[in-house]
Amino acid sequence: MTTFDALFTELTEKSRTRPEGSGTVAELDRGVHAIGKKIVEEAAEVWMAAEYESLDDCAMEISQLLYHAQVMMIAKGLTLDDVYAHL
Ligand SMILES: N=c1c2ncn([C@@H]3O[C@H](COP(=O)(O)OP(=O)(O)OP(=O)(O)O)[C@@H](O)[C@H]3O)c2ncn1[C@@H]1O[C@H](COP(=O)(O)O)[C@@H](O)[C@H]1O
Repeated sequence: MTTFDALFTELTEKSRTRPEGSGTVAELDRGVHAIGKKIVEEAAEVWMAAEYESLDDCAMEISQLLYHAQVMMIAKGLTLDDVYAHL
């Protein structure tokens, strides 16, 4: 199982090493505007899953929202501590 912190470490490393075939690298290359659209899309999917789908589907959509939020953090050069400072 991957934790939030472990995923952030993995994505940060991908952004540094840019391995071929990485969806994260491709998303980072599409830029903040495209990443923002994915966040909005995934947020809507979380809402719909919470209202109309199974708990497991809802959990999956939330995991995707967290993933895209992390990609945005990396695109903006934000660290986990930058975000945790506001929790
Ligand atoms: N946890 C995730 C993750 N969650 C969501 N996604 C992306 O978000 C998309 C889900 O969006 P949708 O439901 O809209 O599906 P889709 O319409 O098929 O996606 P798109 O065509 O819009 O890309 C997936 O296709 C993935 O591109 C993720 N992509 C990668 N990870 C993890 O990130 C790590 C690095 O991945 P790579 O950079 O691809 O190596 C690995 O541990 C992966 O498991």
